[in-house]
Amino acid sequence: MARNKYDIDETLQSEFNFEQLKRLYSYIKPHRKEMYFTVLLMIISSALGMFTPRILMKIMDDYIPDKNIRGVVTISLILMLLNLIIVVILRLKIHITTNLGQSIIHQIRSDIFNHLQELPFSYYDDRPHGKIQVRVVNYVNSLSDLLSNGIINTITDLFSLIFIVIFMLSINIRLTLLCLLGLPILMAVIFFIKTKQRIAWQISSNKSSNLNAYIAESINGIRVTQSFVREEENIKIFNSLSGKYSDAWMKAVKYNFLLWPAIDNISTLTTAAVYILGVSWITGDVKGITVGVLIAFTGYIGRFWAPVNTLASFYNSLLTAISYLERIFETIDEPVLVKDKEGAFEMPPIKGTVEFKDVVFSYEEGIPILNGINFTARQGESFAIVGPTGAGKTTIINLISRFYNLDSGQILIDGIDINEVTIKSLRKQMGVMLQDSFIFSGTIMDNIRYGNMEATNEQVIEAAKTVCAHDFIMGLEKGYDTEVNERGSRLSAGQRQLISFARALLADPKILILDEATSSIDTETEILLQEGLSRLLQGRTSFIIAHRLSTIKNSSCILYVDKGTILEMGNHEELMEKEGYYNKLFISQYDFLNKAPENQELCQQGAY
Ligand SMILES: Nc1ncnc2c1ncn2[C@@H]1O[C@H](COP(=O)(O)OP(=O)(O)OP(=O)(O)O)[C@@H](O)[C@H]1O
Repeated sequence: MARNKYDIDETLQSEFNFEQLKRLYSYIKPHRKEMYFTVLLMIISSALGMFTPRILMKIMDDYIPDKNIRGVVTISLILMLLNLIIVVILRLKIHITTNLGQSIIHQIRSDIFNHLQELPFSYYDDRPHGKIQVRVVNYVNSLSDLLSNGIINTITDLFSLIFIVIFMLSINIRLTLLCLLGLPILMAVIFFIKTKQRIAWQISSNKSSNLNAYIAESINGIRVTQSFVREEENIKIFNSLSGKYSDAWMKAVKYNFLLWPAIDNISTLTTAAVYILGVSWITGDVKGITVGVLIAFTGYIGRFWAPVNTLASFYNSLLTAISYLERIFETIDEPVLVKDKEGAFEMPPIKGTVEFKDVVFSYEEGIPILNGINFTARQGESFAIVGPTGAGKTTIINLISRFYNLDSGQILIDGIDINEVTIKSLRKQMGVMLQDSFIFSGTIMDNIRYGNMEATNEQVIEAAKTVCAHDFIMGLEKGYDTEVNERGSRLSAGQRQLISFARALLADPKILILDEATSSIDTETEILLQEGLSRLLQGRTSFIIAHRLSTIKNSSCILYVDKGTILEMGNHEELMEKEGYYNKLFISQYDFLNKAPENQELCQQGAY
C-alpha cells in the first residue's frame, strides 16, 4: 500500500529546525568568497549612502544661511558621484548574486536527482511521482530568491542598520532613542505570529505537493480517464485540491502580510513622534536640535525602517524556505535500502547458474509475498514462471536483479550470494525486460542502445533484426533515427515491447529476464520471433514470464507459482503428465483459443 497518496498530507516537523539552515549553509560555503565580496561591496555602498542626509544637513545649516553657492555646487557633484558608485555596485551585486543563487540551486537539485537515481523500487512504490517531482523542481526553485538575494541583502541590511544607528546617534541621542522605541513592538508582533506562520507555510507546501501528485497522476492516466468519461470527476478532485492549496497559501501569506502593516504603522508612529517632539524641542530651544538636524534625522528614519522591512521579508522567506528544505533534505536523506554491502566485490563474469534458497520476501512488513522459494536454474537453462495473476511471478524475477532486499534466504548466482557483490556489476550482466516496456524520449536507436551504451549502430540493428523489430522500424519515416516521445506514445504496445526486447538483448547478458516480453506482440510476429528467441536463448540462462503458454512450452523447466509458493516444477511434458495445475491451465487456454475460429489456423501452426 502506498505510504502516501495525493489526498494524504505528509507529516510536518513540529519544531523550527536550525539543522536545515546549517545544511543549507553547507551548500553556500563553497561560494563564501563571492558572498563575502558582495557583502563588502554592499556595505561600502550602504556606508556611502549614509552620507547623503549629513551632507543635506550641512547645506541646510551652513551653506544656505551663508549663501555659499560654490559649496552647494561642489557638494552636489560629490552627491552625484556617490550615487554613481552606488549604482555600479548594485549592478555588480545583482550579477554576482544571480549566478550564486543559480549555482547553489543547481547543486541542491543535482543532489536530489542523483539520490533519486539510487533509491530502490520500494521508494517509488510508496509515493506518488508528482510529490517527488515537486521537490526536485518547485521546492528547489522556491529557494532561489532566498539564496540569490535574501542572504546577502540581510547581511548588508544588518550592517546598514548599524551604520544608520551610529549616524543617528552622532546627530542626536534623544531623537535616536525615540526612534528605537518602535523595535520592541515589532519584536512582539514577530514573536506572536512566528509558530503559526511556519506551520501555515508547511501546510501550504503539503497542499501544493498533493496538487502536483494529482496532476501527474491525471496526466499519466488521461487515456483511462477519457475512456471511462471521468473528466468531470477529475476536474472536481482537481478543483478541490487546488482550492485547498489556494486557501493554505492565502492563510500563510496573510501572516507574511501582517508584518508589513506592523512595520509601516510603527515607522509612521515613530516618525510622527520625532517630528512632533523634534519641532517642540526646536521651538523650546533644546540644545543641539536645529532644522537641519531634524531634516537629516527624518532622512535617517526613512532609511532605518527600509532595512528593518527587508529583514522582516527575509524572515518570512526563511520560514517559507524551511518548509521546503524539510522536504528537500528528507528526499536527500531517504535511506538507500538496497545498496552495496561493505566490502562488496565486483561480480565476476556470470556463467549463469541461478539458485533460490528458501527465499522469503514481503513488500510490506507482515504481509509475506514469497514463502520459501527454492529452485536451481543451471547455466543455459530457460525457466518459465507461470501462475495466476498476483501469484508472485514478477516478484521472483525482480529479486534476481536485487531490486528489493530479501526478508530471508539467499539468491546465488554461480554460487555467489548476490548480496555480496556490487549491485552495478550484477545488473550490468543481466538483460532485463520488465512488464512496463518504458520508452524514453529520443530516437529508436538511442532507446535500443540504452541496453549497452557502447554498442555500435550495426549491433543495435542486429539486435532489432533478431527480435523482428527491424522491419517495422524501417517502415517509420526516419527509420532508426525516428524520434519517439516519452513512453513511446507514437508506437503500438507490441512495437514498444519489440524495442525493449532488443534493448535487453543488446546487453548480451548471460542471464536474460523477460517479463511478459511478448504479451502484446501479434501471434504471427511471435512465431517469427520464437526462432530468433530460441537462437538467442542458447547459452544463456533465462527466466520468462508469459501468460501465452505457447511461448514457454519448450522451456527447460516451468515453475507453477501460486500465493508465493512453487506448487509444481518440471518441463512441459512432465507437468502435462502430472495432470495438475499446469495441465489444467494449459488445457483451459488451449480450449479457449481453439474455440475462436480465427485462432484455429494459428493453433495448427503451433502458435498456441
Ligand atoms: N510494490 C508492491 N508493494 C506491495 N505489494 C506488491 C507490490 N508489487 C506487487 N505486490 C503484491 O505482491 C503480490 C505478487 O505480485 P507480482 O507482481 O509478483 O504478481 P505476478 O504473479 O507477477 O502477477 P501478474 O501476473 O498479474 O503480473 C501481489 O499480491 C501484489 O499485490
